[in-house]
Amino acid sequence: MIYTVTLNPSIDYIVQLPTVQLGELNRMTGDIKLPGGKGINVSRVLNNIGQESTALGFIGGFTGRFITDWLKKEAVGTDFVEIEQDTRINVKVKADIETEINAAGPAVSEKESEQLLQQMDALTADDIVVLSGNKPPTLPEDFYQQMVKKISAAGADFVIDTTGKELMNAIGSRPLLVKPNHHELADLFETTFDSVEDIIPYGKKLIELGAKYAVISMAGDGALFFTESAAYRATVPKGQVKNSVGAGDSMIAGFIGALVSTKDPLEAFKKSVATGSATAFSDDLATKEAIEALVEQVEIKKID
Ligand SMILES: Nc1ncnc2c1ncn2[C@@H]1O[C@H](COP(=O)(O)OP(=O)(O)OP(=O)(O)O)[C@@H](O)[C@H]1O
Ligand SMILES: O=P(O)(O)OC[C@@]1(O)O[C@H](CO)[C@@H](O)[C@@H]1O
Repeated sequence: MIYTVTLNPSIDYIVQLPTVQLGELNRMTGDIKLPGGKGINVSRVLNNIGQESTALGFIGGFTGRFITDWLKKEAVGTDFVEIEQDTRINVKVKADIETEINAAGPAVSEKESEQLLQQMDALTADDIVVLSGNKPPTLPEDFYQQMVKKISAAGADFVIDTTGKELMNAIGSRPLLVKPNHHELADLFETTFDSVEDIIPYGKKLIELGAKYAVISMAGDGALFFTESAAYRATVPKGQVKNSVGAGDSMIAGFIGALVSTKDPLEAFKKSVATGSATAFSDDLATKEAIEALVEQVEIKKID
């Protein structure tokens, strides 16, 4: 079974307006409410491509109910730990420039966090766990490490999509996949990149440190893929970006979905890029049809 873990889900409140006048009353021209949080996005895209998964994490209050109702309607499997406080609302402003305002999230009690850790004890070597996103502030600093320890003890595979110290601490435990974007990769190694050539040694470093596969996304500039023996660059399909929220999560879903069904990592990378773009070109997340319409536009070249 594929499990996704979203420690800090959200309602993504996407608001559209031509420009934002700071200090003035602004009126929206449109708005959309979507279930959000990185792991939940991964589960929704997996569902769209016909791959079963169970979404885990902390959910609470009226905002939490919005998410669980939505996922139930889409027949996405869930086994959330119910918490006392309300799930957060993240605001995504789509004006002439895009601005995201993410909330810190609810307090999670020790008892609630223990319940999630116990779920990790039931994993088996056939499972893949996707750990994604920021953690609510009350969880211990090493909460991801605690989960990774249990996942590894069960012999299950894991994917980790977080940043900074949390990513660095997990990478030695041999994740199946890491997918930082090029900014996150630069931050991770406290450096800056001026060209794709600058990125390559750092992609290789992710593999040396323990990742089996690493995808580095570069938004409209393509993506890089690193394995133990090679590096590849993909072009991204051409299209109009409508809403890039969840594009990175969609890449993870596309990769894992294709890897599980084809066992071919390069095919998985190709699907990953098409899935990211299919989300970027939609208001909501990628559908199977949208991915299939784009996949042949993705060209992959071996670069190392
Ligand atoms: N302008 C674009 N044209 C085509 N595809 C795009 C564009 N921007 C993003 N994408 C698709 O989305 C993928 C992920 O983009 P990005 O590098 O911004 O990841 P991310 O920062 O993790 O995304 P996010 O945080 O917005 O979910 C890209 O690899 C590509 O497939
Ligand atoms: O605050 P985090 O957990 O880092 O990111 C949360 C979030 O921005 O990520 C998703 C897109 O990747 C959105 O659905 C959600 O609002």
